[in-house]
Parts: sequence; C-alpha cells; structure tokens
Amino acid sequence: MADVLKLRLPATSANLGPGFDALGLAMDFALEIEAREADRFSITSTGRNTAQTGDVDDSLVLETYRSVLDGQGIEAVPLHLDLHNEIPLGMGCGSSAAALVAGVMLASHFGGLGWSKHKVLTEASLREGHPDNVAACVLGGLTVSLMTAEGEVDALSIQPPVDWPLLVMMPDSSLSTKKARAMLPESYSKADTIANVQRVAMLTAAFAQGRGDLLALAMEDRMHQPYRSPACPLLPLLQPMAGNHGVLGVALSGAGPSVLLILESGSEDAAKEAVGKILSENGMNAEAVETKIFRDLM
Ligand SMILES: Nc1ncnc2c1ncn2[C@@H]1O[C@H](COP(=O)(O)OP(=O)(O)O)[C@@H](O)[C@H]1O
Ligand SMILES: N[C@@H](CCOP(=O)(O)O)C(=O)O
Repeated sequence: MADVLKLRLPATSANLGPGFDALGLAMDFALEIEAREADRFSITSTGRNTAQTGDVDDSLVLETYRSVLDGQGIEAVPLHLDLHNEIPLGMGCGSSAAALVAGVMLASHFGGLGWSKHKVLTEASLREGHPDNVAACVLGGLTVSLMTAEGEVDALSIQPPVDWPLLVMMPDSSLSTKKARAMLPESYSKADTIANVQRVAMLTAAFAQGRGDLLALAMEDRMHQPYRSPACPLLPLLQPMAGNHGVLGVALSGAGPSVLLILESGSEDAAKEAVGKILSENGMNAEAVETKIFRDLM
C-alpha cells in the first residue's frame, strides 16, 4: 500500500490582544493535506486561495519540505499533495504557520527524520520568526510560547474549561504579516509595558479558569493594535463591542486585518446582528466566520 500522510493543521489567532508573539488560539478551520510519493512534484488544490496554494513553484509547503531535507543532507522525494485549504492567506489567521508546520511534518515523515512534536514546533517557529501561531497549530487550544535569541522554543497548551464560540470578521483585502510588523515601534514606555504584562497574565489565567467576565479588560493591548489599527479598519469599529451584545472580548487576529471576537455561549446571533449593524452604518463589508476553539492534538 502506498505511503500516505494525512495532515489537518488548524488556523490560529495569535496575540489575543496583549500576548504579542506569545499567545495563540487554535481555531476549528484548517489546511488539510493528503501527501504521497510521486514521480514529480504536483498539487491538487481546493478551498481558499487555490491559485497560490496549488502553485507547485510557489508553494510554502513544498518549499519548506525541500528546505528542511536539504538542511539535513537528504534528497527530497517528489510528492503529490491533495490539498484543501480553509485558512485565508494574509488575513491574520495563521496560514503561513500552517503551511510551515505542514512542510516540516512532510519532511519528517517522507525524509525518515522521525522528529518529535517539540522539534517540529522549534523548526517551524524559527522559520516563521515567532512561535505563537506555530505553537497553537501544533498543540491546539490556547498556547503560551517563547523563543530565545539562541533558537530555543517552548510552548504549553491550556485547554479552557469552557467552549466560547468564536467569530472571526475578515475584511476584503489582506495584509502581510511582514508589513504589519514593520508598523511597530522599536521601544515602549514603562506604562505601556506594565499594562500589557498585567493583561497578558490576567488573560492566560482567565482562559485557564474559564472567566469570560475578565476578557474585555484582559484583551486590551498597547503594544501592536494601536499601531496596526490604521491598516485594519475593522478593529476600531468592533473593539468597543467588548462587554456588549454577548461579546466577551475583541482583538486583532494575529497581525490583522481580521478581528477575533470571543462570544458568550448562546450569543452568536445577537453578536452577529450587532456586528452587521455597525459594519453597514460605516459602509464596511466583511466575511463572518463562525468557529470554535480547536482542541484535538496531532
Ligand atoms: N498553503 C500555502 N501555499 C503557499 N503559500 C502560502 C500558503 N500559506 C501561506 N502562504 C504564504 O504565506 C503568506 C501569508 O502569510 P502571512 O503574511 O504571515 O499571513 P497569515 O499567516 O496571517 O495568513 C501568503 O501570502 C503566501 O505567500
Ligand atoms: N505575533 C505575530 C502574529 C502574526 O500572525 P499572523 O496570523 O498574522 O501571521 C504578529 O503579530 O506579528
């Protein structure tokens, strides 16, 4: 029987407000790949952004697969990928992290590296440059992660005791993470730093204890959202919803431009209606993706 590897790499919402480059939340829509050895590299692609995800010559998945094996001095056997992608590219939902994790896992499997989950986490995080999306993609749930200047990476997953519904609002145009990172300042004031340290600590504890009442305050951020807001017009419109209409907390999803709303169970319709009203009053369009926390471990 042919050797087939099946992967389901979840979308991720990084930062959650104050947890810049540290927190990530796995969401229940994904990049799915079925891979098998073949005579030449090829991809069959369905779902979102097929022009890019199906382009063999511009595939972050295959580029990563080849590059990892090249680094190990192993020849990359050609693969055929049956790919179905539900993660929009450049929308702040971790498409690049999912593609990198996929590439590393393909290399581990078809190159016979037998890498551990921790090694996959480390390799993909170093390639991404920050560990927050990759950690949530590899471990599921809410993840806390760190990366040292020497290239050590570690992460832990917290499984919140409640299943808060998630609403991701995606605007029409994308924003690359590289551009969004270039919008940030080099340093921060003592007051802003203290405010973020307090909130990210509170947010992590609120997830661990299922304290939805704390999310509105704990998801405030002074490190990246204020600087990215001009390129992410949904954020200033939707942020004031935190604490109203069943919306527990609001944050830029990753580097944006999408916005993540964490909802109280049962408030999905009221929240969507309120969001729709705000958008139409402001002449804005956005796609609403309803999802939930992805908890299954690989
Ligand atoms: N499945 C994929 N195939 C090819 N390229 C991809 C894939 N997923 C992500 N990419 C690349 O990553 C870029 C998006 O990454 P990034 O700017 O970090 O945004 P995000 O990770 O939030 O979607 C895309 O423009 C594309 O170049
Ligand atoms: N911490 C990173 C997260 C980027 O997430 P993405 O999904 O937008 O790639 C950042 O904020 O730059």
